[in-house]
Amino acid sequence: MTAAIGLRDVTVHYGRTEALSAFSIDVAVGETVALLGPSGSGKSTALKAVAGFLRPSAGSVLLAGRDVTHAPPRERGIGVVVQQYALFPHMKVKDNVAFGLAAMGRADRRARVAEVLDLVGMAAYAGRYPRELSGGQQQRVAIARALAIRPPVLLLDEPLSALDASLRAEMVGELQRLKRELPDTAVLYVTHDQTEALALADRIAVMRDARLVDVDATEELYHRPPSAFTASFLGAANLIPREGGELLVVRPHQVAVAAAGTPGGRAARVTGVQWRGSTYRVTCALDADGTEVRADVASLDGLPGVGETATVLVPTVGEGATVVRV
Ligand SMILES: Nc1ncnc2c1ncn2[C@@H]1O[C@H](COP(=O)(O)OP(=O)(O)OP(=O)(O)O)[C@@H](O)[C@H]1O
Repeated sequence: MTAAIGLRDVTVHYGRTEALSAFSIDVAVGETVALLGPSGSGKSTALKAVAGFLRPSAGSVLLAGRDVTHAPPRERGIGVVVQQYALFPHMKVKDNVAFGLAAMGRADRRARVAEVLDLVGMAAYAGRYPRELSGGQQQRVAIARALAIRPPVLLLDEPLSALDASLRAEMVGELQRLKRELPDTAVLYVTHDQTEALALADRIAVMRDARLVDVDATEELYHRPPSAFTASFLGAANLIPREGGELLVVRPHQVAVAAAGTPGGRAARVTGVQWRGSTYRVTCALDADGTEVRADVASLDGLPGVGETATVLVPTVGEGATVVRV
């Protein structure tokens, strides 16, 4: 089937900076793909190339198989939501949502506005001004506005980054529900937050320095990361050297810390402890080569303190660790 979105070797320059380098990806009808990567890796640039907000210096952008590389944004029929909700402050919620629907008759427009406000749980706020809404509510309205034209493609650029942590978690739930209600909408979701990517994406594309590093189904990429970069970026994995230039990939929750001299582990020294709410993150340096290993443990009872010697217990490949080559 023809992909809803196709980027083919898209390269983008800002002056002399190459912000995107021969980047290719497909998003299928109904699929959500997250672009995940550190700040400045080119995620927003890729999204802007799809939206038509910038002109690639090479490559092409396809929507449902149609080459739109040189088409202006308004001809692409895409819904876009960016970090700062960017609602018109002098317009009521319903008028903000109706903004892109000028070509529709009045009754149809009113019905459509009601439908999408209902979809995002904001029907009761149609007559308010943006300043009378919380950040999360404003972002819901921005999503409703993007969905009002019933776009086959929805682009979300860090839509939750302006919200506080608890609201972000709630909005992830909202977006999951929205996805279920719009099963044919293709979503490209830009984030540097791996929890959002893991919760929402069918596939994740990991980016670094303007390039695609790895792309795969979300669970596959998490459990079997093909590269050291993806392993450490997705799931904050520990990378522990093995013989033959391989690295053992071990998540912090898989590591245990015990008293010095405990058999079956590696000698180490505790270098730090951070309380993280439900767990403590204990950081150790291995005696053998100084490798830093992070462990998430439920309790510090009986564990060596900072500066003391310890034993680090990591699972083997059969016990849940994976291996990447470098
Ligand atoms: N308008 C611009 N002019 C010049 N350089 C830019 C412009 N926009 C982005 N860049 C540069 O292009 C590169 C990629 O930027 P981009 O915004 O795509 O990154 P990102 O992965 O989305 O980052 P973030 O997570 O911080 O938003 C960066 O080096 C950035 O500094």
